[in-house]
Amino acid sequence: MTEGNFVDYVKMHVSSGKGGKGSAHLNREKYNAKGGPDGGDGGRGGHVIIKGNENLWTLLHLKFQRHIRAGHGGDGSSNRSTGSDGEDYIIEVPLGTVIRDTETNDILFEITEQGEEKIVAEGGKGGLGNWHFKSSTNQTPRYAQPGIPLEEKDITLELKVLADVGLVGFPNAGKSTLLSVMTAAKPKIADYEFTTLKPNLGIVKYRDYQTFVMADIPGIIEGAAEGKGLGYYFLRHIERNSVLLFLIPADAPDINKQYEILLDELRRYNPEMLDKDRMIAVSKCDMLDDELKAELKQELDQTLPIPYLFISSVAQQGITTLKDKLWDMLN
Ligand SMILES: Nc1nc2c(ncn2[C@@H]2O[C@H](COP(=O)(O)OP(=O)(O)OP(=O)(O)O)[C@@H](O)[C@H]2O)c(=O)[nH]1
Repeated sequence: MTEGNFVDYVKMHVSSGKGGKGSAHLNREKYNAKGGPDGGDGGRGGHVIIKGNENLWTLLHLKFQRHIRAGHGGDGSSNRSTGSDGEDYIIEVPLGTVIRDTETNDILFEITEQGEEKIVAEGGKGGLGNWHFKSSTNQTPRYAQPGIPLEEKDITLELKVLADVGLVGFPNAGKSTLLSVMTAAKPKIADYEFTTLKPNLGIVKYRDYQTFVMADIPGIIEGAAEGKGLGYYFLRHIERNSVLLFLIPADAPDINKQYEILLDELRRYNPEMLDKDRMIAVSKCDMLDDELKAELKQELDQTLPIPYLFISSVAQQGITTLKDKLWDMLN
């Protein structure tokens, strides 16, 4: 994963290959038993195919691919030889990519599995050569089928799973710092048409082989109008099995109250947000000595309605446990 702009939707024009023409060739060699019509079939036009790749996390690699064209089928020729099939064009996408018809906005399909392939523009069938049309009444048909024309359309690819874990917290809670210690790769997000707010997002590596995406969700708490727009745009994309991680600093005057305020903001913003699993990370706990921590723990055990844990990004405390807990909640 390289750094760069994060893109979660891309528009492009796709066209399949047209089918090759059937041949209307007539063999005129005198003593050839196979004389007569011997025109071969046209080859199939290439498909445009969308394929799931679990190692991709963004649509960035497609950002500048405005026109996709699969290869045309070759024409049939003499001696019943069939034209070659046009080359398929395979577009690889991250899992969770939704493909829409741009014109109608209808969802065509969604790619959810590694290696899954769906044809988005079907290659035209090749036309039949003239020998197929030989009959008792017409020994030398001069007719062969044309290939089926290509199919073209405008499509929009949209990445639905933008984050598995959404970070919620007031400014200064330590969201950026936590992201920076938890994540292995940080694709920068930019180029949003409607706002200058940039959500912070990272890929968390979990026990060598697993990964999940963690992102802060800007604009919910800040309340700026354009921020709300962006927040909505992102939240819309968060899958149902995702988790909300509330980040509240250990030195907050009343952790329980801060949690309630954040929760209320979310509720007013979009009640569906409350359907997600939630956990609290009490951040910056390096600021507490053991005694204070024990006191706070006793209090929180009694008051907080959801699971919580202490973390410190700076002192790297509780980070592995946090990953374990999040992973358990996600799976
Ligand atoms: N002591 C201590 N300070 C921390 C820790 N994590 C973050 N901070 C400090 O808290 C301040 C805010 O941290 P950020 O990570 O920028 O917080 P944020 O939530 O991303 O803030 P916004 O970008 O304003 O939303 C910074 O001065 C950090 O250095 C921590 O684990 N311990």
